[in-house]
Amino acid sequence: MTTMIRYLFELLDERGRRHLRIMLVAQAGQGVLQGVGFLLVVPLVATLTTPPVGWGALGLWLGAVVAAVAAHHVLLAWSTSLGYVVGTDVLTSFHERIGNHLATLPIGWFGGDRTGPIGRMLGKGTMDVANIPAHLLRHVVVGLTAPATMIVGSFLLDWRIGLAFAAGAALCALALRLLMVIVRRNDDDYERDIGVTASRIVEYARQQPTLRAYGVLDRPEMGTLEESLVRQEGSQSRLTIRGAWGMIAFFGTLQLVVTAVIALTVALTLDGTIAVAVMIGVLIVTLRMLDPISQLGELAGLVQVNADAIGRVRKLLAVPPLPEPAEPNRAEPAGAGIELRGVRFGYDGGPTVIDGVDVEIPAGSFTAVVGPSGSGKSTLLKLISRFFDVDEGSVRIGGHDVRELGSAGVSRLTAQVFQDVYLFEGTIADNLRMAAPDATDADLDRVARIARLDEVVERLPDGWHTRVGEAGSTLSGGEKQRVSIARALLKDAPVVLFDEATAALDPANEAAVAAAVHELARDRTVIVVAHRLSTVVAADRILVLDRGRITEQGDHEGLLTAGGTYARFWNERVRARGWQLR
Ligand SMILES: Nc1ncnc2c1ncn2[C@@H]1O[C@H](COP(=O)(O)OP(=O)(O)OP(=O)(O)O)[C@@H](O)[C@H]1O
Repeated sequence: MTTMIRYLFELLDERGRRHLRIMLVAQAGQGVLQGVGFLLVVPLVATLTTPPVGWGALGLWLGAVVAAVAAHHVLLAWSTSLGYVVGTDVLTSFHERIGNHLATLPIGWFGGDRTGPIGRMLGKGTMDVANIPAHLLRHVVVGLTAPATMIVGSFLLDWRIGLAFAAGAALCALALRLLMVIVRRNDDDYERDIGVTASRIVEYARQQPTLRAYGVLDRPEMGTLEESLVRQEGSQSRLTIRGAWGMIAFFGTLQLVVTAVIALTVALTLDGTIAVAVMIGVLIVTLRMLDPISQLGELAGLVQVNADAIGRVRKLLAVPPLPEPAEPNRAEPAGAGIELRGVRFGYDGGPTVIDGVDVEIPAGSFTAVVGPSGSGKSTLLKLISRFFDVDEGSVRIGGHDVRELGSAGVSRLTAQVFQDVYLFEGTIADNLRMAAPDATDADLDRVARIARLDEVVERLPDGWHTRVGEAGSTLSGGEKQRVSIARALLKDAPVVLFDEATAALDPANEAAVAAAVHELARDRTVIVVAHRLSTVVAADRILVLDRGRITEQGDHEGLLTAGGTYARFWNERVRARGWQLR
């Protein structure tokens, strides 16, 4: 409980922290007043049941009870409205902090099954956290402070009853702790499974064509969605059943404690140790104390689930960002030459994918990278783009290490056209203007002509204003690539990194790509992961990559004459193309 409050303080901004502090004080005051109000019932009952009734004293106690109840309600109203304010602070602050943090993480972190859990954290997760100050904290703070006040007060009535209350409270606290541990353990599993299911649902929707093509829609053993749904169902029922056992243990303990306190009070009254009036008061206090404690027990599971949500947000915020230089603008790149020195890299500390690459790519040159599938060609481009930091060695652009340039500096210097073209929901024009927000319509038309996007735009009924759908779903692969090329042209960066699509394009798209590469190569440093023979031949220099190492480099003629891997690769491709044409 205290950990949850500490996390809230940690994650809120100064304004939110101030609101939270005031709210906690108001709630604690509310709990104390509730406890005092119940305790005041004891002298009130004693005055009423001890003849002759002292009307002055009765009025005094009655006035004190009414004052305590009224003050309690004022604090209740105040702390409830503050709860909503802090809840809103949490939502704003968390969305901003999570969004800002996500923008600093290495691109590689977003792979795997992360999309589902992130989506859930930003949606339900932050709502759960906002729910803590808005609805739950009040019950928790009052559920602790009201009984605590009554326990302290009961020592004033009789020390034996005070001790019985204190021992009972300790037992109830243990049972509550047990309940929360059970919920936390099972909630972790449930959240993990529900996050994976969310990712699988997105995948299921996106991969409909593949699933249908292979006829596996009705074969649950092939669908990982089915598997994750079953796993989620299992963890959900474990959470519910084990949580229910925890509740039974808690409420059982509470009933036992109450019975023991009542039995003790009656016994003490029967042997004349305490007055009947005190006994009546204690019984009233005991029964009243049940209310806040029961509420605490009922909400404990929910409190734990929401506290787990804060834990997950904290864990996300603790993922180390890609280090950025303190003064990113100090590194002034001299030209657009690229240099890789002793570069080694493996994804997530896994097997080495780039294994000691040393290469210098002069500014304004056109370099083609070729090599077998999985040899690390795309990874090389991603390291130059600083999507990941190298494990060893350095990548330099214009004489500066990309880590000195910082992500923003590298982004200014480079434009990428990668295989997995991502277009945002919006119009074609919006997608291009991402690269240059101030581009005029004439600029758009110019790059569209070069990338042969103009033919696509003319064909579409809404032209530039055609919406491309989520992830560009309404455009064909070739069309998306043309948008991506036009976007790179519009950015007008001195370095262009181009990963040609492995999939065969139709002749129109093939010609568009060739023309665009030719245009991009003018006055720029261009590195192309080349799959087309025409691109390879056009390059000033070819790098042959094999298992993460550059095994050969030179121009087309030189490499053919050398008769190594490249010559073999070339002959095979030419033979394959000849065969295809025939
Ligand atoms: N995000 C990733 N996480 C883990 N491993 C990865 C990741 N991306 C690529 N790899 C692995 O790194 C190796 C090199 O992949 P890369 O995509 O760079 O090869 P490539 O030469 O471009 O292949 P292709 O020509 O088939 O596109 C492969 O073994 C691949 O499985």
